[in-house]
This record gives sequence, C-alpha cells and structure tokens, in this order.
Amino acid sequence: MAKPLTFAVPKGRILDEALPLMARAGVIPEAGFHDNNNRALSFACEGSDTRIIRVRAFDVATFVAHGAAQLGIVGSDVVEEFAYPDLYAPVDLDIGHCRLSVAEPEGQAAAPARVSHLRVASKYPNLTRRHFEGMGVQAEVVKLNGAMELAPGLGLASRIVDLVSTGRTLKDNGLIETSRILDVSARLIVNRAALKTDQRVARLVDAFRALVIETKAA
Ligand SMILES: Nc1ncnc2c1ncn2[C@@H]1O[C@H](COP(=O)(O)OP(=O)(O)OP(=O)(O)O)[C@@H](O)[C@H]1O
Ligand SMILES: O=P(O)(O)OC[C@H]1O[C@H](OP(=O)(O)OP(=O)(O)O)[C@H](O)[C@@H]1O
Repeated sequence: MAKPLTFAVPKGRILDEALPLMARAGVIPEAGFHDNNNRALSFACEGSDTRIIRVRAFDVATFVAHGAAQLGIVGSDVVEEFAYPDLYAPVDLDIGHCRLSVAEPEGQAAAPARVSHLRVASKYPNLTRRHFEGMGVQAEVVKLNGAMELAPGLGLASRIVDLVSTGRTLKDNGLIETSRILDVSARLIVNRAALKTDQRVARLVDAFRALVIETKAA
C-alpha cells in the first residue's frame, strides 16, 4: 500500500477559511483535529489515505519544500519569502487576503525620504531587503516574529515591514502604511518531485483548481 499523503496546514487564521475548501476537495480531518484540548499534531483524514499536520505558517513551506509533506496551504507571503526551488504553488485559493507593506510612525512620513541605509523590523528579511534594494536603499533587517509595530516607538528600527489587512493594528500603534510590497493570498503548495511521481498529488491539485474556478463562477 502507498504511504499516506501528508498535507500541511498553518495553525492560525488561514485555517478557518481553508477547512471548507479542503472538505470540498475531500480532505476532511478526523474529529480530534477540532478538539482544542488535543495536543496531537498529525491527524488522519476521513475516508482517505491523507493525514493532516498542523504547523507554524513558515514551517508549512519548509515541510513541503523538503518533501516531508507533499502538499500544504500557506500565504503567498511565505512562498515569496523563501522562494524554495522544490516548492511549487499551482493554485491561488483566493482566501487569506492581506498585503505586505512598509509602515512608519505617523510624523516621520513628512521627513526627507532620501536615505541610503535604513533599519527595518520584519518577519520577512528577504522580501524586505529586496524591496529596499530596488529603491537603492540598503536595509538592515531586525528579525522579529510578531509585534513588529512596537519597534519604531522603542527605537529598534525606523520602519517595519508587516502584513496589513484592516489597517487597525498600524493605526492603534501610531503607524501609517507608506508602500505596498506584495498583495497576499493563500496558495495550495506542492513538492515538485511529489507532483511528478504521485498521481494522488496531481489529482488533489486538479480538485483544488476546479473548486476555485467553481467558487468564482458562483
Ligand atoms: N491580517 C492578517 N495578518 C496576518 N496574516 C494574515 C492576515 N490575513 C491573512 N493572513 C495570512 O495568514 C498567514 C498566517 O497564517 P496563520 O495565522 O494561520 O499562521 P500561524 O502558524 O498562526 O502563524 P505564526 O507562525 O505567525 O504564528 C500569513 O502568512 C498570511 O498569509
Ligand atoms: O491590519 P490588521 O487587520 O490589523 O492585521 C494586521 C496584523 O495581523 C497580523 O498579526 P497577527 O494577528 O496574525 O498576530 P502576530 O503578530 O502574532 O503575527 C500582522 O502581523 C499584523 O500585526
């Protein structure tokens, strides 16, 4: 019998939107997945040889890129940050919409913008450096894993690069968005080798692709 397929999903906010799509594609986790007291990280799926693993968003890409999981769902922010050669993102799931933007303290926006070097706090060092390089600015990135919005006020960095959705977090922390780096949505990702060698992976890609088209047409 073939090894079960492993499907990696992020723990947090994408999951609520992803689960109904996964169900329509026939990937339905066993009941224990929804039990908050259950500390298991790997779950069987109802009526299929797929198991679901629940990991941090950045780790979804790592598991899939290394072939430890064959498929996953993750934001395009994560796909672009890592640019793993073995990871392929064939389907835009049209969920988890937000943007990756540069922000700075409100008053600072009026200050002269021409600088050759900046300190920027972000969870996305590669995308941040690339964005500023494109403007001829060398960005020294202070890597944070959350609460980026605190960095300018406490002198850790003059700007941040972070995800923005409603803009509420920036506003409540006295920051304004000055430029947009990337429009983000969640993607179905697959390991390239698994896609070539395992028909179950190709079938799931087709199923997700079809149901996104169906949703858009509805
Ligand atoms: N307002 C938002 N803020 C942050 N992420 C958002 C937002 N809207 C959509 N996203 C997407 O959600 C992803 C984060 O996913 P999720 O919260 O499920 O992961 P996580 O594993 O909890 O993250 P973390 O590792 O940061 O704890 C981002 O990579 C992004 O693609
Ligand atoms: O524009 P908004 O709608 O306010 O959303 C943006 C906020 O959401 C994300 O954080 P999240 O809530 O995922 O927590 P985190 O800091 O732990 O990543 C992101 O890092 C921003 O802080």
